Amino acid sequence: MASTEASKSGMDTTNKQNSSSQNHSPLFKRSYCRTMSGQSTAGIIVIGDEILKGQTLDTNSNFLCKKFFTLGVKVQKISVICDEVDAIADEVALFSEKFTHVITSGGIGPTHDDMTFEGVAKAFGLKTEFHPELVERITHWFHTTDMTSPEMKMAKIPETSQLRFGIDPKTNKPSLYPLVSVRNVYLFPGIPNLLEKAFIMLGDIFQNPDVKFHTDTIYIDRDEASIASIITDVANRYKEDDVVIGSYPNLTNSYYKVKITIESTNPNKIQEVHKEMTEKMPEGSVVVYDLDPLHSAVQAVYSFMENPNKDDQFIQCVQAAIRTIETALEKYSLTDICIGFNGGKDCTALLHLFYAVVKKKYPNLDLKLQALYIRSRCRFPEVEKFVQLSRDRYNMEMLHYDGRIKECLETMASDRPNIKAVIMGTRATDPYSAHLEEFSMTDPNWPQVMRVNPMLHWQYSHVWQFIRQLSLPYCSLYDRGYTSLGSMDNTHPNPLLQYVDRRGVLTYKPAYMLESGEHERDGRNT
Ligand SMILES: Cc1cc2nc3c(=O)[nH]c(=O)nc-3n(C[C@H](O)[C@H](O)[C@H](O)COP(=O)(O)O)c2cc1C
Ligand SMILES: Nc1ncnc2c1ncn2[C@@H]1O[C@H](COP(=O)(O)OP(=O)(O)OP(=O)(O)O)[C@@H](O)[C@H]1O
Ligand SMILES: [Co+2]
Ligand SMILES: [K+]
Ligand SMILES: [Mg+2]
Repeated sequence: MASTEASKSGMDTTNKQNSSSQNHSPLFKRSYCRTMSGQSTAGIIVIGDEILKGQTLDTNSNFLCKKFFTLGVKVQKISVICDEVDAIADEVALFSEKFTHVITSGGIGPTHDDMTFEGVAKAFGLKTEFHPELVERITHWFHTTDMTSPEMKMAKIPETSQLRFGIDPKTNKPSLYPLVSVRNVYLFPGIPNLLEKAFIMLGDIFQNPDVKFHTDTIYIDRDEASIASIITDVANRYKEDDVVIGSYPNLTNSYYKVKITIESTNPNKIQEVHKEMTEKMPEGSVVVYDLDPLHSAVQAVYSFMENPNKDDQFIQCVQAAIRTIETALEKYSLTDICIGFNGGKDCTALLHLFYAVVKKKYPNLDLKLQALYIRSRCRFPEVEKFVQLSRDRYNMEMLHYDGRIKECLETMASDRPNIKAVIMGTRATDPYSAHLEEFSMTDPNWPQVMRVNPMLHWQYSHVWQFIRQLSLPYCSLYDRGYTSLGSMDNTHPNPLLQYVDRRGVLTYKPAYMLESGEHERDGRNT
């Protein structure tokens, strides 16, 4: 898990406070993160008992780190402290010496436990005093001139403070409330919405014009330990070169085991390191992985349409599916269609196709895709979790029903009479499905709805080829040897994927490695 980004390289930061603080202990001068030349730094102090008690999850520091990264500023430390004047004063004094910019989050409200103004004042040996401009604004907003009122407490700030009014990018008007700063310390509100708004309005003041970080990522399908020496070798070779390399193992991703990041202010160096790193990796270990397949969905899906290869069965199947979905969207309005989505592999591929076709036809659509999910009594928690993640990822409206499929369809027919068609991931090789066509009404003794089957002639292998080629997230059970999912009481991993690993433990290969699609349901009792 070693990474050079945390190495004690001893390089000096360009922090102006640092270089001018001769009369401080060596502690203040040492920099513990590797910084690149010309770089400015930041430290974040999150203030609040509620965070230390675990009652509130701090998201502000993560927001700030992302923003600073794009501004070319290296965040070197995040500290979470309690609502106490001395704790705030000590930390602010320390951070102010060490970093170019210091952000505090929280503790600037009207109640007794808000004491960031006092703490920051104390850090610099300053008093707090009423700032006339703030007093005026607070008088105006809260209709009070009472200098002892809780609201007025928010106008009592460290002497020498600066007020900054940002420009609201939406209205192009100056913000109503200012950001208070003292020296290099900026006092942000703790409420995430307000902090984010204030930062977006004022973030430019932190922009480091000399530095732009460039990043690149390489994904490797090998255990980290087996490639650690390669990473270390390359990192060492470029240590003096303004390049920072990180290595991050991932135990659950279906596509890679280690993510290697390369950062530099020099894009050419990144290319050089990328080339060297990939060349040194074991053959076949570098994976092409798209972290955000939804972003490129339309382009990736419709590139299949441009492929003229008439002999490639897979390409033909994908093209047919796209055409069937397009036809469905001509026959039915989007509000009358839902996708049958139960977290299985077939509907996972289908959902992405459906999303891309809809997005292509209606690029600026606000409407949510509708999905039907009928939950069995004995459902896998992994499936449930995946369905929820998919709902959020694809921004779907889920129509949930619990119970038997036929009865639930009856309920849906009365609840949602508008739904006239369900797009399904059924394939001709599924039980009782050989007779189906792309458009088949449900059987006569079933609630009547049009079944749309875009993937009817796909083979088992095509489903995985599509999912994996596009880096689509899929239910984790498939990586544990399940090849088709029913419910927990009738579904097991596929025996054909079984093997005994090096430690003698019975294990299953992932579903995409099953070669004979006709054995897809060998792990199922029904
Ligand atoms: C929207 C929808 C419509 C269905 N219509 C029919 C039908 O008309 N006739 C039928 O026998 N089964 C129908 N089914 C049931 C499916 O054929 C199948 O049994 C079910 O999806 C379970 O599949 P599995 O055994 O592969 O898990 C329907 C299922 C859904 C979700
Ligand atoms: N409980 C359900 N709720 C909603 N739609 C369903 C449900 N069961 C099946 N479907 C629809 O029927 C299709 C075929 O079901 P099937 O179980 O074969 O595929 P899958 O679940 O997507 O994948 P797998 O074959 O790996 O289980 C699904 O893709 C989905 O569109
Ligand atoms: Co299936
Ligand atoms: K690491
Ligand atoms: Mg299934």
